[in-house]
Amino acid sequence: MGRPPKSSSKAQSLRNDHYDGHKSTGGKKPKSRKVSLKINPPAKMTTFTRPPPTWPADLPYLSTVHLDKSLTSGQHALLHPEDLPGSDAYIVSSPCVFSPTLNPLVVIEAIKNPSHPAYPQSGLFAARQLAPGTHILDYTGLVHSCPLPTCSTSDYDLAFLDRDASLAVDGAGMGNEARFINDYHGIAEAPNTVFEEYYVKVKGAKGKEVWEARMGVWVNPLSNGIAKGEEICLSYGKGYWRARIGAMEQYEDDASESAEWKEEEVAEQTTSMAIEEGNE
Ligand SMILES: C[S@@+](CC[C@H](N)C(=O)[O-])C[C@H]1O[C@@H](n2cnc3c(N)ncnc32)[C@H](O)[C@@H]1O
Repeated sequence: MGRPPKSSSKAQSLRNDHYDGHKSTGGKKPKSRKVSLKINPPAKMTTFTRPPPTWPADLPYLSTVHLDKSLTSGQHALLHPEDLPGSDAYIVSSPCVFSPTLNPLVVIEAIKNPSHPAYPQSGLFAARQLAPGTHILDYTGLVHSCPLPTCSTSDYDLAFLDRDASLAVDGAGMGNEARFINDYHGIAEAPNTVFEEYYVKVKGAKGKEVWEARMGVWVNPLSNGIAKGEEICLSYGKGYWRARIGAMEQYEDDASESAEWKEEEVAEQTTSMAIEEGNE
C-alpha cells in the first residue's frame, strides 16, 4: 500500500512491510533483498455482499467502503477518478460483479490456542487453497480524512491512496472479514498476504459507470500460496507496533528480528529524509 497519509497516524496505520509491489513503495527505492513480483488482478472482480455466519451482530458489515461525510471533493475525486492515475495502476476493466453470497475464500475463526499472540481474539483463515497473487477480498471500513482523533487509537485504521490524499480506511466500527487479519509476527515466518490498491469499474449514481479505488488484500506473490485452513497474515509495518510499545516488547526476545527491524528503520528514516528534502 501507499505511504501513510501526511500528518496522520503515520506511526499507527497498518501498512505493507514485506512486499514491494510496483507502487507500494510510495516512491522509495526497493530494498535489494526484496523482489518485485506482481499481483494478478482477475479479468472480472466479484464483491461478495453477504456477511459470514460468524459476523459480530453489533458491527455493520460493509462489502464496500463507507465514505465519511467530511471528505472533500478532491478526496472524492481520488476515490472515484475520471481518469486513471497512471499506467502502473492495477486495473480491472470489467464492471465489478456484486454477488449476494458470502466470500468463499475466507473464514473468521476465534483463536483457541493460548500461545497464539492474538489469543483470545479472532483471525482470518483460508477456506481453500489460494494461489500466489490471488485477490482474496478488499479492506473495507469508514473512509475518512486524516487526522481524526480515532486515528491514533484505532487498531484497524489503514492508510489509503497517495500520502497527500490524507485518507484512511478504518475497520474498527464497521467493515468486512479483512479487519480480522492478524499481523504475521509470532504466527508465521513471513506475511502470506499484501495490501495493494487497484481500480475497478462500478455503477455510480444514475447508473453511470465510474472507476473506484479499492484496497485489495492479495496472496503475497512472493509466497508459495496459502493452504486451506492456514491463517491469513499481513505485515502491519514497524510503525504500527512502534506505536504500541507493549506489543513491541514481545518481539524484543527475537534478536535477529529486532536487528532486522532496526536496519529497516534506519533505511526508512533515511528515505523519508530524502523525500522530505526533495532529493529523490
Ligand atoms: C486489525 S486487528 C486484527 C483482528 C483482531 N485479532 C480481532 O479479532 O479483531 C489488529 C489487532 O489484532 C491483534 N493482533 C494482530 N496481530 C497480532 C500479533 N501478531 N500479535 C499480537 N496481537 C496481534 C492486536 O490486538 C491488534 O491491535
